[in-house]
Amino acid sequence: MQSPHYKKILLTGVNGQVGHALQQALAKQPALFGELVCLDRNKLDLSNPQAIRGAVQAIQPDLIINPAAYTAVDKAESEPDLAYAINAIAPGVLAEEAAKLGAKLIHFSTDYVYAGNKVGAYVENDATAPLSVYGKSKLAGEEAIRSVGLPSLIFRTSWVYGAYGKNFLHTILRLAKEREQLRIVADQVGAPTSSLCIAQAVLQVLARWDGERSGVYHLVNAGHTTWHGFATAIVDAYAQLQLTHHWQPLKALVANIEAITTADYPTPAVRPANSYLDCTKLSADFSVQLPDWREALMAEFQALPNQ
Ligand SMILES: NC(=O)C1=CN([C@@H]2O[C@H](COP(=O)(O)OP(=O)(O)OC[C@H]3O[C@@H](n4cnc5c(N)ncnc54)[C@H](OP(=O)(O)O)[C@@H]3O)[C@@H](O)[C@H]2O)C=CC1
Ligand SMILES: Cc1cn([C@H]2C[C@H](O)[C@@H](COP(=O)(O)OP(=O)(O)O[C@H]3O[C@@H](C)C(=O)[C@@H](O)[C@H]3O)O2)c(=O)[nH]c1=O
Ligand SMILES: [Mg+2]
Repeated sequence: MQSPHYKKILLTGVNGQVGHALQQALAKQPALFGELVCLDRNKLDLSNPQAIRGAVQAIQPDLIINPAAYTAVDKAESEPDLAYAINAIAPGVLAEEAAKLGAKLIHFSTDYVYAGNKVGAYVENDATAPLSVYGKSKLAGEEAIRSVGLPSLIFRTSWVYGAYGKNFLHTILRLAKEREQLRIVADQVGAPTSSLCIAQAVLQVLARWDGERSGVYHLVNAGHTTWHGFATAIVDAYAQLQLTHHWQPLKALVANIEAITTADYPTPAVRPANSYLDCTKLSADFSVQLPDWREALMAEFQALPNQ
């Protein structure tokens, strides 16, 4: 039998969208990825650096995958210390402890590290200029990992959703069941990215990564839209599947999803107007390509529980 690429993987954030999808995907391939140690918030509080050091030293992984994060974008504006502890300090501590063991690190970051005023898609070496506490804390996490200098990959993804977890897909379905009219911003552009697609792509990269290449990679579903376009596609997909699946009908019709501007929908955190990410580097270095976001949305719909 082929020996596994990694003997022991430490995976954080397993109750989150990406952590859950990675746990499921890794568990299906023990011959390739070896032993998997999953930590949730109860087993390891990432706001406690000493606890992180203790856990890594006790587990002795040869790969750490860290999808755990503080992801409440608006709340982060009033909880910057907690957002920084989890998004900036913890990744640095994980990187230091991994480096001591000669282990590698996989980490996740966000499109919200960009200011969003570029015309066209962002590439990895475009200037970062986050507009929110969340975006700033995630950028600080990237920088903390870079300064340790271990073999590491940082995947910047965007607009993550899926059948599992708390996300825009579930928010829109809930609102569309409650109300006839939705109002959704149509002047913020990005790529909705399925957590199942992220997990699949990360596993493909892991099987091909020898640790020589380190750095930032964009990793998002192909194509782009606005939040309004995404909400419309969600309601449209639901309407298509509703009859055959015997799901409860929605109150909101596609025609009743109003396109509004960011100014019409004030929020504590400022979000980028354009954060559509170009994934050419991922495809060139690892031959990994994610499907179009509309195709991915249909696959996540197939995984939805009864509605
Ligand atoms: N969600 C999105 O739209 C996007 C996410 N990303 C990035 O992708 C990665 C994965 O995000 P995603 O899976 O969607 O995030 P989720 O919010 O779904 O999951 C985050 C996980 O982190 C855990 N966590 C939070 N605080 C702590 C803590 N103090 N100690 C231990 N665990 C903690 C949460 O635990 P609990 O379940 O207990 O709350 C949760 O399970 C993150 O790095 C995120 O920044 C990038 C772009 C878009
Ligand atoms: C619910 C709702 C949202 N919106 C807008 C607000 C916002 O601009 C946009 C999306 O709202 P959300 O709060 O779900 O999105 P937000 O929490 O900003 O999502 C972000 O999360 C972090 C973790 C990331 O890293 C980003 O890539 C991105 O996915 O839709 C409406 O216009 N109408 C509505 O009814
Ligand atoms: Mg949110």
